[in-house]
Amino acid sequence: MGAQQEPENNHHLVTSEDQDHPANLIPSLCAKFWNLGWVTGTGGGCSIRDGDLVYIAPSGVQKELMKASDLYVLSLQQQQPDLKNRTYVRSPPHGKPSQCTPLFLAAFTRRGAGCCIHTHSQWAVLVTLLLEAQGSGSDKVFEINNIEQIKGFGRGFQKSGNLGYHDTLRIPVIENTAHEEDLTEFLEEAMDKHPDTYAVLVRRHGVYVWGDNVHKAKTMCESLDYLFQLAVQMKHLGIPWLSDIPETLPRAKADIK
Ligand SMILES: CSC[C@@H](O)[C@@H](O)C(=O)COP(=O)(O)O
Ligand SMILES: [Zn+2]
Repeated sequence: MGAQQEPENNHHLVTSEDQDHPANLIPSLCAKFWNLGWVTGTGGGCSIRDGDLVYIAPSGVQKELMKASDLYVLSLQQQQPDLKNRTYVRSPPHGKPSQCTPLFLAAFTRRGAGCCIHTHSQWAVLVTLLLEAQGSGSDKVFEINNIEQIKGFGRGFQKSGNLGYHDTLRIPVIENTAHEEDLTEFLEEAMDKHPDTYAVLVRRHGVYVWGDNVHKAKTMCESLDYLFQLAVQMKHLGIPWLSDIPETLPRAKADIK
């Protein structure tokens, strides 16, 4: 899908002294993600939506070395309704926008997300491999409960609050495709089937995680990676991901009248 450039290249959209400006945040977040093994060897990435504008990294570049001036900017309003043949209000002189663009756009348009992160974390890939080895339908959803870090997740789309300790976190898994863009219809299908999910695993590939804003997308992505790593070690030790722990926790003082 070629990037059709607007006649006027709005460089000012990626020029700011503010470290929290999306054009500065994407490179700084990707540099952090590279240290976590999330965006190794040009794989993975991150996109931010600020109102109508979506900031996108270039394709096939070392994501940890990106600069604000390398970024593409797209206006959601200016796209065709099907979001194909995308036009950009700002493009760098060379290259192409990330192949993950239609997947990021799915999170922005279907979930109103403000940020979407794609990682190639080995923990995410290993979880999909373990589910695949388990087979018989269970390989389509990763499920885990009774782990404190689950509380790092929102309850779901347009719902307030977070999951509780005893809730089960469910992350759907889709099959990988030869080209990243071809994942889009399967990601959208998974979003429809699991309306409350904030993430979708891609078999033998990685994970997409989104949130209302950068803070939420980042903390959920970190929580997930923690849980994926834990899940791999639990499997290694023969401990199941789902457990039936009764509510035996001591009640908070405020609850005791
Ligand atoms: C190591 S190549 C990985 C790509 O094919 C893809 O999976 C990816 O995550 C990044 O695509 P990109 O177009 O560079 O943003
Ligand atoms: Zn990828």
